[in-house]
Amino acid sequence: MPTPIKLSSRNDYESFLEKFDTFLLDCDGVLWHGNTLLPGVREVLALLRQKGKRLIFVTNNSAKSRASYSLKFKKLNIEVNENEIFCSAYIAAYYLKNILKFPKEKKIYVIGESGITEELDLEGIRSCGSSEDDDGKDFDFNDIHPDPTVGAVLCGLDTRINYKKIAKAFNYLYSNPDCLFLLTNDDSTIPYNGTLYPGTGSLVAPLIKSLNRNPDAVMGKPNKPMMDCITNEFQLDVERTCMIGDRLNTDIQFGINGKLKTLLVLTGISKEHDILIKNAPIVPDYYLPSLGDFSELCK
Ligand SMILES: O=C(O)[C@H](O)[C@H](O)COP(=O)(O)O
Ligand SMILES: [Mg+2]
Repeated sequence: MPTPIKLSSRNDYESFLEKFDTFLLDCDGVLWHGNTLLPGVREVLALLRQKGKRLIFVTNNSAKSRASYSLKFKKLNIEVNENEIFCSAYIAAYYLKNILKFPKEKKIYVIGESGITEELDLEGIRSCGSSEDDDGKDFDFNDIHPDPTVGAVLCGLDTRINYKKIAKAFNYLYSNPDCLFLLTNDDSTIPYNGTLYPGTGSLVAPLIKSLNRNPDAVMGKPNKPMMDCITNEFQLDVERTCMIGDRLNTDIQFGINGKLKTLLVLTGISKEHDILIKNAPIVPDYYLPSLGDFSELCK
């Protein structure tokens, strides 16, 4: 496994940027933690635009739709076109519509937030669950009345997860083996405020355990649906495209799977020792402390 190259000087930054025309940029842990932009990120994105680089934003976070993400960028004073954003909720709707050809008469039971239901609505795919099951009432097993038209369960980040949602999803999947079990992503943790919290992959662990069944498909990085959706909309020259991420087993693996070059930043999940230890399983081509470090070129 080659040794990752640490970028640490102005010359390093300049020669690195000259190698690529397109950057796939992860969001949580690279651009921001929640709604807080990481230092220097706004300047670096503006610099990349000035240099004529193509930017594609690739997030496993399914809480927001493409439209909501472009609004988030706008509120952070960063101009991003909706068609530059590939969030896992959009990938899920794209995959159900175009790859699975999910039947019109069927419905999706959703554990997740508005990002998923908005993107499904845009593709004309009917859904139930999500905030309908947020209620704080005491759970009653007699409250479970399965909708016979549900043909798939789709799970994403849900900060209002509860027993009722897990019980309903379990019931759909347990009572009908043909019911599809789909995840927007399976990140174990999410970086926030300089620490970590449980991610989508950890929220669905009770379902996987109780069903003794793994998901039929996972949409987000490092998996194929995310890359298929991007390459369906953008022609990528893999030699001149770099994936920039904070998580080795999603972002960097995604770049490796796509035969892209990869840059790890240390402002999110993965740390320097994760790539410098002997026989590290996943190693980026390059790494640096933070995306904001490139703002050295703005001075
Ligand atoms: O659990 C999650 O949903 C993920 O940790 C999180 O949202 C990852 O987002 P990304 O780093 O792909 O932008
Ligand atoms: Mg990330």
